[in-house]
Parts: sequence; structure tokens; C-alpha cells
Amino acid sequence: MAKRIEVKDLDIYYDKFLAVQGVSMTIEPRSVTALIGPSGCGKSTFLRSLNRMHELVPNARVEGTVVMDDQDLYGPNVDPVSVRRQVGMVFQRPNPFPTMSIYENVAAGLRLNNSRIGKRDLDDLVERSLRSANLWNEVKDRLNKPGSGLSGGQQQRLCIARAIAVQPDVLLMDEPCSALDPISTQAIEDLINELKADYTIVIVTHNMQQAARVSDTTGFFNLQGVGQPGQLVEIDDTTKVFSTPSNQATEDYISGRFG
Ligand SMILES: Nc1ncnc2c1ncn2[C@@H]1O[C@H](COP(=O)(O)OP(=O)(O)OP(=O)(O)O)[C@@H](O)[C@H]1O
Repeated sequence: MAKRIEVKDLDIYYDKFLAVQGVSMTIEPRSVTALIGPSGCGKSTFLRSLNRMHELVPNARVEGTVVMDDQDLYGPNVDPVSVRRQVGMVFQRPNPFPTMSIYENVAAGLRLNNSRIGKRDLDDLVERSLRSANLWNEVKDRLNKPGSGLSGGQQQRLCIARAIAVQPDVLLMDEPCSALDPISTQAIEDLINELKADYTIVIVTHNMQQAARVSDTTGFFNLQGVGQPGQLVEIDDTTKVFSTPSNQATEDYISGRFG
């Protein structure tokens, strides 16, 4: 669990369009890395390249390397589905499987990975995942009710429980709180803080206060110009980025001068 990711000279294309260029960064295990930057600079594209999710877009591809501990995620014979199992993802809008119960939402991935898992083991893992997602007490008496019947914040914690049930090494979060009210947002931020003891977490957020609150490291992405690819401008300790950034564009962005 909790692996280090080394990204080197990564270019990400949608067909012929170079969306993100030349990203190199180290993502430390048991820490939270926040990615910030103006709209369209490639934060989500970069995030999805960390578990090969962007390849779901036809003709999307990368050049460069992404290595997780010693495993080259884009190496020959690497199955993108197994990469996605090791590197889980939580999306902007909570997306529980709508027709499935709360229990089944968490159990689904476990069943897919291990079709012979017994009922008792499954019960234990579902409970453990829901507890880790700080949701167990709210749902333990209605596990067989649909996941879609929960509040938005509860649904997002259910999605986090579903993501961690299969015991990934890394958890990617793409604006996980943008559809949530402040109380639910705080619950997710508290949860992120707890989960970083066991996972490597990378979060894209538009909310700079949130980046400052939850992350250890912050990366600032920006566009080189209109129609140009996005690039990583600066990455450093979060306190440094928000107090004394090295780059003028970072300073302008965090002080609200653009974006
Ligand atoms: N499926 C796609 N097909 C083609 N181009 C895409 C696709 N998804 C994103 N892009 C383009 O890639 C670039 C980066 O987009 P991306 O969504 O990664 O930026 P972002 O920084 O996450 O933006 P936002 O903050 O608005 O979510 C943009 O120019 C966008 O139009």
C-alpha cells in the first residue's frame, strides 16, 4: 500500500492535440499532493494519466514515463485494468451504481477481483471499507437500501469506500468536494487527512483554501498560452507554494490575479 509515483517528461495527447507537456514530478507515499491551476490547463488530464483512465478517450496517449515504485505503468504487457485497480479514483460528482444497494456498491469491485470470496469475508471487507470512509455508523442499518438514496456527501464517502475496498496503492480525487456543501466538504477533508496514513493521495481542486488545508505538496499547472499545452509550473511544499512561491505566475494565481 501507499506507493511512490515518479513521473518523467510526460506529454499527454488527445489524438494530435498535445494537452499537457513535459511534466516531471515525484508523488510521495502517505502524503497528499494537490494539483491547482486555471481551467483547461490539464489537471484532470494529468490526474487520469496516473491510472491510464484518459485512455478511455479514443486515440488518447502519452509519451514519457509513470513509474509506481518499480512498476512502469505504461510498460509493455501492463494491463490498464490492473493499473486502475492499484490506482483508484474518485470523481467530481458522486457516482454510486444507481441500482445497487449501499452494500453492493462497496462489494462490487471486491467480487470482480475475487469471484470466490466468501460471504463472511465480503461482509468484513465491506464493513471495514465503510468504516474507513467514516460512513459505517450512518448506513449500517440500511446496507440493503440503494446507494442513490444517500445525501451527496454520503454518496461521495460511499464512492471513497468503494475505491478503497479493493485496497489500492494510490487514490486519485478529481475535485471530490465541488458538488458538496461545506459540512460534507469538511467530512471529506477530514477523511482525506485520515486516509493519507495508508495511501498516496493526489487531489485536483479549484479551491485553494482546500489545497492549503489538505495537502502536503502542491503542484501549480498553467497554460503556456492560448491553444498551447498545459505544463507544471511549480511543485513544492504546500506552505512554501502558498507563502513564497518561486514563480510569478503561481503568485498571481494564488493571490487571485487570474484564473
Ligand atoms: N476527452 C477529451 N478530448 C479532447 N480534448 C480534451 C478532452 N478532455 C480534455 N481535453 C482538452 O485537454 C485540455 C486540458 O483539459 P483538462 O480537463 O485536463 O483541464 P483541467 O485543468 O482539468 O480543467 P478544469 O479545471 O476546467 O476541469 C483542454 O484543452 C481540454 O479541452
